[in-house]
Amino acid sequence: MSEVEFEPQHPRLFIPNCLSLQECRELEFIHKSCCTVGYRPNVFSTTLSHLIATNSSHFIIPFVPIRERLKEKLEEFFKCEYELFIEFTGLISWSKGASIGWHSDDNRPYLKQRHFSAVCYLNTYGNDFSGGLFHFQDGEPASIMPKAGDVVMYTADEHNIHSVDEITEGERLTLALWFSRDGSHDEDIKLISLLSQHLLHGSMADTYLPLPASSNMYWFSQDQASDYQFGFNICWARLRVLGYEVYISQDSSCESDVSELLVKPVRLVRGDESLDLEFVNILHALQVVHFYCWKGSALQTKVSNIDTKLVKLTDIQREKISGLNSVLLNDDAFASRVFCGMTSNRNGCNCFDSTGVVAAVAAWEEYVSMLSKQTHLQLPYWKMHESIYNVQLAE
Ligand SMILES: O=C(O)CCC(=O)C(=O)O
Ligand SMILES: [Fe+2]
Repeated sequence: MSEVEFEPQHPRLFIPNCLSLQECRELEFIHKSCCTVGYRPNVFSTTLSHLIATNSSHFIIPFVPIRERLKEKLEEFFKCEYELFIEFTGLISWSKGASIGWHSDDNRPYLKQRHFSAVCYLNTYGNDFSGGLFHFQDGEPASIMPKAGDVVMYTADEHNIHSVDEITEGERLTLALWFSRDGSHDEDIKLISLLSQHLLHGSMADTYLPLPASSNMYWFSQDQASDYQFGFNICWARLRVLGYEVYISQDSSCESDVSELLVKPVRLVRGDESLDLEFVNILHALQVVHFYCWKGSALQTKVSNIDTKLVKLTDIQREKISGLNSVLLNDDAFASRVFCGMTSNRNGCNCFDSTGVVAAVAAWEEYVSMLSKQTHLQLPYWKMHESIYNVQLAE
């Protein structure tokens, strides 16, 4: 589909390939390793304030040029006389069962400040998920088949009533932004203030290790009640669907408080082997594993002199993991239904590529420390201009 011309009755714009596939993959990595429960059943989200709260502020950097590009396109196409403000930025994934009926995006009294919407598709219909087609009630285009990199922008009012079909398989991922003409709803001002508080203490070196939020933010149950009996821990489940488990060596048992378990050091386990390397907590392990999934074979070039062992699990360790599994995952099939990709894409390999994962630990560290450095360098300019923008710094 190509760009759609401006129609006064239905002010909207479709932009094919607005984001590069590399940008889509990077945001997918961030979402899958940082997301929390969303605002509706089977929906998960990663907001910028959640990133800040979990010591992962540096992941805001990849969003910056994309937000700028979208805002520019929007202001130009809709001929905005005054600058717009970004009211909300978030990565949103929908799992099997999620859908939304006809609505406009400003359809609540507390959403009236939303004047424009932008939805960026980060993965592709038929490849990564099925169901999930987008429809406008009137006008053209009548439907959109999500494809990684494509973007749709529209006014958030009754001229653009839309819906999304139920997801029937896989996970549908988008970057959603809302824009406002009203500066008092500027997300940047709030984010800069949070960033300033969070980055004030601590040296650059220890600011990039993730710190989990309170445990109920990672607890998913279908009816959204934080019911520890009928749900699962998102971090635990995300690792599990990729074929990994974690072992917590410090005195941990099924009776321990879940919040406490989340901040304990962990070891990665695959099958009956564990990697002889400690991660600071489950979020750290999850980020590295997803980094490994993102970079894949590109990591192989860096692994010549790595010497980290795989160790056979003892029966006692296996038992302990089973105990934690029964508490944190509960129902394996439920977690798989929510997080597994399309059946056709599933990779059956169960070997532990320890060399690749160890290479990912180092490459992840290099990547996040580079982002962290960028954040520290740019923040003073963001504060000065009360705006998050791509500061062009001399080398
Ligand atoms: O993800 C989409 O295609 C649109 C989502 C939507 O309509 C909304 O979140 O309000
Ligand atoms: Fe919507």
